[in-house]
Amino acid sequence: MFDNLKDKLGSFRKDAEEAAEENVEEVDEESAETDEPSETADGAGVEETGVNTATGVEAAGTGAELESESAKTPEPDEKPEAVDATTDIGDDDPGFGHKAKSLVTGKFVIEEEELEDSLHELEMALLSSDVEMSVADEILENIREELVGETRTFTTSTGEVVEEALQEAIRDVISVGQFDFDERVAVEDKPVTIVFTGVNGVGKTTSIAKMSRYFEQRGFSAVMANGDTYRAGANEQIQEHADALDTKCISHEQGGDPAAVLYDAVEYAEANDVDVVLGDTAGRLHTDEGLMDQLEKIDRVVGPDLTLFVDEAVAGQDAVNRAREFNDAAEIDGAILTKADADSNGGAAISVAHVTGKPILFLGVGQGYDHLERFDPDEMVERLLESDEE
Ligand SMILES: Nc1nc2c(ncn2[C@@H]2O[C@H](COP(=O)(O)OP(=O)(O)OP(=O)(O)O)[C@@H](O)[C@H]2O)c(=O)[nH]1
Repeated sequence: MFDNLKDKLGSFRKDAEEAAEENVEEVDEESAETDEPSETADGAGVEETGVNTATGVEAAGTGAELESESAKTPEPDEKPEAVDATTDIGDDDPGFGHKAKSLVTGKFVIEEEELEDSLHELEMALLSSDVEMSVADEILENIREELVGETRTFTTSTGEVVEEALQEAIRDVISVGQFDFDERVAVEDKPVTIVFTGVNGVGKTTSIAKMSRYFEQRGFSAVMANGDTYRAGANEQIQEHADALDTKCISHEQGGDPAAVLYDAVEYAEANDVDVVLGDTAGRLHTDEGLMDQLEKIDRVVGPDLTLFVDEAVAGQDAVNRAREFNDAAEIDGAILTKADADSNGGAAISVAHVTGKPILFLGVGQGYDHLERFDPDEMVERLLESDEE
């Protein structure tokens, strides 16, 4: 899953680490501690960074802030290790000598221009992985903020600094809007009505079946409702899943009113103490006004507790655009990205939450009923950055 993206992030990490390593600019700890304006090399570097990274308006302020932060950073408990490390390093090795000095001084600064090539490569890589342009920009901006001009204790290696920056930058864009889905369902009045929207063939019906299994495993009963009265064969398709899962399914004749089907399902749930109503809808495009009207009617008639947008991760940028359009047309509460198991790019997984402001809640990771994963931003970040551990 997401192998291309993993490789690209791995390359950036390596490039950025190398660039940072080669260009590490030592900060004289003594002068940092005095916090004097005469702290030329360090101060100038930081101030310059402030101009490049911030909007420019508060450049001087940012520089001053970083300066005083750098004066505060010395960690007494990290020094013995740093000083020890210098004792067995030969004086005649320039590389080691450089590091040794840094170890003694304990800090380094990474300048923006040293990272520009790597950042440019990363931007190209993200875009070619179908990451939305605005999301790629945000990731780069986050990395700059995290990395450039930072003064760190050298006991945190450049590798770790780069890795942390990358983690933070990605976590920031993919964790938008996250909420505790299980908790939300647990506290809502029953039945909880969940409506699934999205275009044809992306795995909506399969996701509803998976959700039924998901709820059953958490002690909630569910009823399915086929609001896709438009497509021939839709009743049979969802009924097959219902039979396989031993779940009740409510459906009407093809061509019937989808809102009426969902209304009946809610009534059934109320009469039978069923906890969750899972409502399928016809695959529609945002441009299809008739079908969008149906969604509005469903909204009016049953007032769903949650509307989940379903699309396939493999659709990449198309899925991102559709998520935005659906959210604009009929506000969604979250998304399910199916077929993540077949997606090597990961662009949709990275972009959907940031673009819609609504979280990705689940990933479909196969065709089986158990192939549904709760989307966890921390796990996702780990997964994306793990391949380059060697
Ligand atoms: N590999 C993989 N296949 C999936 C996943 N989710 C769904 N599929 C497959 O995608 C195909 C389409 O799924 P459906 O559930 O029929 O799609 P749909 O959106 O309901 O389609 P319509 O009913 O036409 O709107 C099926 O063959 C599913 O088995 C997934 O997470 N991974």
